[in-house]
Amino acid sequence: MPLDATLDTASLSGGSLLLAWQLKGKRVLVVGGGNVASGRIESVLVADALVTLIAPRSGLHKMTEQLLETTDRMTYHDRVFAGPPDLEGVDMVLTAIDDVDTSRAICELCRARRIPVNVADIPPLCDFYFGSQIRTGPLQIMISTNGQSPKLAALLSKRIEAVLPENVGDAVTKVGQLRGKLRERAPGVGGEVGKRRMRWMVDVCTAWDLEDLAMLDDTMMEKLLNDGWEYNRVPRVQEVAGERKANGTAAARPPAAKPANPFLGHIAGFLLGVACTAIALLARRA
Ligand SMILES: C[C@@]1(CC(=O)O)C2=NC(=C\c3[nH]c(c(CCC(=O)O)c3CC(=O)O)Cc3[nH]c(c(CC(=O)O)c3CCC(=O)O)/C=C3\N/C(=C\2)[C@@H](CCC(=O)O)[C@]3(C)CC(=O)O)/[C@H]1CCC(=O)O
Ligand SMILES: NC(=O)c1ccc[n+]([C@@H]2O[C@H](COP(=O)([O-])OP(=O)(O)OC[C@H]3O[C@@H](n4cnc5c(N)ncnc54)[C@H](O)[C@@H]3O)[C@@H](O)[C@H]2O)c1
Repeated sequence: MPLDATLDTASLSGGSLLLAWQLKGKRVLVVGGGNVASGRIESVLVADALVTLIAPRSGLHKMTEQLLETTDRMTYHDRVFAGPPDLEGVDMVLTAIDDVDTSRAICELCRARRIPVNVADIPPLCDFYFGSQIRTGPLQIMISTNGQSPKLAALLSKRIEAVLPENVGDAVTKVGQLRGKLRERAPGVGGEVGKRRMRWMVDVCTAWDLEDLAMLDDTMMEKLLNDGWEYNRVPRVQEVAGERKANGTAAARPPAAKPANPFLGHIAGFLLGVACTAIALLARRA
């Protein structure tokens, strides 16, 4: 923030911290096996967590039954929550059960052990809330109304999803790969090289359209790095894509013709008319 900017202190409260929590290899305990639990399980599996599920087999959601058969990252106990031993070695707890007293008891046990806990649909018993999610490739968007209206969050996420550029997920994937290749070519953390890397990546992302970034392949990335990074410049898409004909990309598209301005058209017609008349008169005199 610039030093002379006015600080809006009123906006510095009343929200929640939005993060992308890294759960890879962490142990998440899910208590309950219904509809809500099945959504929670999906969400944490996407984040590469190791899931322990405690819920009686009767009433287990169909999707959860399928996941138990297909993923080796789930451990299942066909019973109800049994108390403190169930919390040993656990990094996060998610409960989704139809029993408020047990939910409250589990929350207290977690808080005493400083284990972050979400009790589905009981905000005061949540250290963090879930939100409505949009995922396409590595792009993840969460819509949260901070507890005010989960249904509106779900409806808004549909609207946002509908207007996202079609290949935005591919673009993010490809830029991730390009950054990986750049780091191999110019390794090191921080310092001058770090600054130059960041500046160049910012320039590439700003100069290229999402559609063009999405069509980057290994050969194009090499060319972009050879002709761009090595000379501290950002080549144009056409320079990198060459003769390649990609679908609807800037490389394949002829530059879009500007829509004709009817007013300019009339002026041009008038001038052409004047020129023709002048030529005709001059020719007659001659
Ligand atoms: C977004 C989503 C994510 C997910 O759960 O994965 C989510 N709830 C979803 C759906 C949903 N939940 C409810 C309805 C019925 C309509 C309605 O009540 O509005 C619907 C809609 C439906 O069913 O269609 C009932 C409800 N929810 C909460 C309460 C308790 C309360 O408000 O006090 C009550 C009972 C109120 C009562 O008894 O009257 C509380 C929470 N629900 C949250 C998340 C957290 C805040 C999210 C935010 O701030 O935006 C928070 C605070 C805690 C948490 O659970 O993490 C998911 C949509 C996913 C999607 O479709 O994309
Ligand atoms: N499903 C929704 O969209 C929705 C909407 C609003 C509120 N909720 C609330 O979210 C919670 C869960 O919803 P749901 O639809 O998944 O419920 P559900 O009734 O389908 O499932 C509850 C699950 O919890 C298990 N369970 C109950 N006590 C248990 C215990 N002590 N230990 C382990 N497992 C236990 C049951 O066997 C069952 O699998 C409920 O409190 C519900 O009121 C859900």
